[in-house]
Amino acid sequence: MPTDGIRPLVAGNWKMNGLRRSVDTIEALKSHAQEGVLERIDMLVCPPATLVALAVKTMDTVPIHIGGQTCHPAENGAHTGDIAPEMLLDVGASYVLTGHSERRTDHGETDEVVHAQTLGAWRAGLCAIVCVGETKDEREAGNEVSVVAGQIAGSVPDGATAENTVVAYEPVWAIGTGLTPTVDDIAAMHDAIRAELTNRFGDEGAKMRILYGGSVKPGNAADVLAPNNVDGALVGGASLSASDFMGIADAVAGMMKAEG
Ligand SMILES: O=C[C@H](O)COP(=O)(O)O
Repeated sequence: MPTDGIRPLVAGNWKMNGLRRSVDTIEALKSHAQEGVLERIDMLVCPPATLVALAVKTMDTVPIHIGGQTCHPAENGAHTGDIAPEMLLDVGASYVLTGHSERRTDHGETDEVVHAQTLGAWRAGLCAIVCVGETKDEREAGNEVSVVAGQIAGSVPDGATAENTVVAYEPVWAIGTGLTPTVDDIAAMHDAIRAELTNRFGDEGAKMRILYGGSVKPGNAADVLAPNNVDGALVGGASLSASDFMGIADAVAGMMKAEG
């Protein structure tokens, strides 16, 4: 349930999926979104880097945001294969994910790297969605809250505001598995993250959006997003289908409607 006064965000991360024809999905999102959902929530699609410019062009008449999935900390330079935050901004992106667990695992991105990427995103004028989350072993050992608190301390730089930063809690073991934490576990983690953010960033931390990610589907969205301090979702697999992604967005918008 989105925190009072916070505008929810439903974000889709396409990961390494999508060819130019995937613009059909964006066209479908566009037409559904025009029916009113954007009056209550923000929406974001993070396609692969090859499609960011095309996605921005396709969304040009509808304010669904487009973002990148990662960025290099630097503005330019000899970093073959990398993408600077300024390059994402240049083609019309407004957000970028930093510290997704797949980047942490596949590319060895540490909290220190994620911290630098997040500063780079801010320098370019992008909002960073900083991803954190524990592994199965860490949860089974009962260390999930301290692991996530440590990731936030190491990955989110001083100067974070509700405008330039979103935190996404994604338990690694829930990503792409169909498994989700219990509603009580989600509530406990999001409360703990809110406390960390408020303690460190004051009012800005109290207003910062905290997303849940990990096997969110239209059928479970209302349940997993129900706890306090869940201000939206970061959706992987289900964001590849326009109807599934809109089902999740509709569920979040419906919560706002129900709240009045
Ligand atoms: O960035 C998105 C997350 O990794 C969640 O992925 P999923 O919805 O496929 O579990």
